[in-house]
Amino acid sequence: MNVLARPVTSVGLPRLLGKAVLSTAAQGPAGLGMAMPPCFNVKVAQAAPLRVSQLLYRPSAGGVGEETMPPGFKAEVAQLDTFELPEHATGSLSNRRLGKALVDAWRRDGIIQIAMSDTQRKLWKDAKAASCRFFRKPHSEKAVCVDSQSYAGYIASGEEVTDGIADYSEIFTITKDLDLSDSRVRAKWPCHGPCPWPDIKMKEPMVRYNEDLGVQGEKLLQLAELGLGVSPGSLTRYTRDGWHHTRVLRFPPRNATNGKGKEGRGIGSHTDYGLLVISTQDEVGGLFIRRPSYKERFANWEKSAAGLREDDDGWVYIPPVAGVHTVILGDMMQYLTRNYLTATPHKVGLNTRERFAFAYFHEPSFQAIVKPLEGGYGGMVRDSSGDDEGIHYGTHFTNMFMRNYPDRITTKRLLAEDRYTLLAEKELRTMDSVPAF
Ligand SMILES: O=C(O)CCC(=O)C(=O)O
Ligand SMILES: [Fe+2]
Repeated sequence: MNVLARPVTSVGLPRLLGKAVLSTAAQGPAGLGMAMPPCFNVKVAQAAPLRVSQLLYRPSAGGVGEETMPPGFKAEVAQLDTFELPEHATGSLSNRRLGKALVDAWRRDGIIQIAMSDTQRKLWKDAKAASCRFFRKPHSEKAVCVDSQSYAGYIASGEEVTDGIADYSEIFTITKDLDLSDSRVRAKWPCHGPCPWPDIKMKEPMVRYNEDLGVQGEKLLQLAELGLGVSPGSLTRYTRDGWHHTRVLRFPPRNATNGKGKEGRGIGSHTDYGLLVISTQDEVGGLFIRRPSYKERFANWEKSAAGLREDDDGWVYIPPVAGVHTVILGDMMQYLTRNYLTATPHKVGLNTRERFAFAYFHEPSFQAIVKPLEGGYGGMVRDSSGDDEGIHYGTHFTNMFMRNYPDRITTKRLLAEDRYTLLAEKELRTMDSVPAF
């Protein structure tokens, strides 16, 4: 069988051996000469060039990219669809098809890849260089990058806790960078405060990188609205002044952690909190996800999904592909769609080399009360009954960060100053005061 004889599109990708045929075959990077139908925005994963025959006849155990899987893990190796986002999301037929293809891919695989433009590759390169420079600094210089009001800043290897167990990733978290004069900071709103940047060399590339992902995040939400068949604005109404944040991550090589004699781990199994997680990883490898499954229903906002199926079978390894961001879904997307789309459980293993990655979280406003969508395809949503009290995103975020960083100065101050009770105040639960832009 020759795959080249077969038109490959992003919608209804031919699936062989139970997997989507990568768009590699569609674009034909090696000049395979296959024209893609104009309305299908599928692009090829740039790195790890795959021979078509490898895709067709890949044995069920193992796959392309397996060589980068951290030692000690056994998992299926994903071969994912890569999508190219349009300049602007409109309601055009091609955008609607793309939106549907994204939703289908999330429902099937739990994760998608989106191609980076040349500009985005440069943004990632600069931001990654800044992150490497920062993590190379002596511990004493990094450790002072902490703020007692926000959760932004440095998290040392071993400081983060997932399901009661230390993670050995080293992190710089970027939350909304608010001046001390900001009224929300002065009013002591939980998690609101400045970002303790080490220097301008770190700040500038990170801000540029995040601004770009803010644009991509909005576009993805608009396409998801089209793909879900809900009215425009159903998702983006929540992201006005969204509580977007980023985790800049360094994973030490295994056996080089302070795991007190044990090997230590990267990040334990978890789901993230908001709408979308747009990630970028270097060439080392370490990310695993679980596919959506009815049998594994969970609701992280009700009962912690941390540690979920950590040691079970059924994990899927996401090998690094140069020139792509991956996008998984968070808790709020699951709640909004009443499980039609589900938050993607994931974990990170430590590899033989250090690994750098970024996770950008595209979130509702801190003040938003998220409610299930009305309308939509696929029996996703029952008629509006008005009985859903909704989830206050700011409370969910605060709960998650307090749980992950029980000993951090920010958690201690939050509790000592009784800031948590403010989350019940009307002002923190309305978008009326949220600026238009
Ligand atoms: O390292 C990665 O690829 C993912 C990191 C992650 O899951 C997180 O920061 O929440
Ligand atoms: Fe995560």
